[in-house]
Amino acid sequence: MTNILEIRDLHQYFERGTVNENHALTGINLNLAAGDFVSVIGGNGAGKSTLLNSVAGSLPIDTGHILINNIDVTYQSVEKRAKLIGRVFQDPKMGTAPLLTVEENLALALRRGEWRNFWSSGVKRRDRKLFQERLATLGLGLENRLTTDIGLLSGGQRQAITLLMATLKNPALLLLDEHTAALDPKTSAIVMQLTDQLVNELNLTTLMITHNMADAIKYGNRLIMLDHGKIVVDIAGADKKKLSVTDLLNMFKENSGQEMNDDAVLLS
Ligand SMILES: Nc1ncnc2c1ncn2[C@@H]1O[C@H](COP(=O)(O)OP(=O)(O)OP(=O)(O)O)[C@@H](O)[C@H]1O
Repeated sequence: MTNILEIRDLHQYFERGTVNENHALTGINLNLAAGDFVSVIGGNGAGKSTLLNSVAGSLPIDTGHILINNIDVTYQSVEKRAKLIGRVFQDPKMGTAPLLTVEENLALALRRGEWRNFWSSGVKRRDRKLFQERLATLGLGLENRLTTDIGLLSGGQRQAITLLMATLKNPALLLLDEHTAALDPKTSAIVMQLTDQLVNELNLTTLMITHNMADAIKYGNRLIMLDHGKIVVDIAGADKKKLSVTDLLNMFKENSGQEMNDDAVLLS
């Protein structure tokens, strides 16, 4: 089976060569097959964001290789990789332009953020139909709000649209960076459901960082746990479905010799 994402012996350092040197990723090897939906968990500072930033290209690679669809993207810019990647961040304000309407934001996503093409062609009637159809699948009534400025929508509505924008062009890889963490529990649950629906409908290969252990177990077919820049647990299929939050916390303790220092878990 071909891999959609292949990470080979990835090391990342911060402040390398100084007294503050931090070896944040210490040789990550990870292969994702088509349609793999992987939850990424780990304590504070384990290296989860560094991993996603390395894959997205927002952090240059120190050593190792990253391949997407068998293309070596290790030295490609964020912009070049963006053709292959959809990404949603924690902050619903990131990823959408607040002064543009819902349909204008979606039109930008359709043109992959190319403003030049956007200004020259605007929102076409054909595209509007597509946006209405896709928005209707969210079940939030947003298909009737095409001409509302996105800045006027709630955080949850906005995050649902960001998710739609990130997946509009069927990216090879979807990166979700704690994308429900800033939402209240009820809205977070709705956005997680929508995520699952979109990932399954479009068979998207997905890496999702979450601090919510229950979501990490419930969603996706595979779960990896990071600790001190290493993958210490990689569990899939039926074994993953059987997990409980207590199992995860115990696994963390077994692997790291410590209790999980995750603020979100400790505060929940
Ligand atoms: N820009 C940076 N400069 C220096 N050190 C950094 C930088 N970004 C991350 N680090 C360090 O790298 C390590 C991994 O950080 P990272 O943000 O990837 O962890 P994380 O698992 O995403 O944590 P959290 O769950 O707290 O967001 C930590 O020790 C962190 O302090």
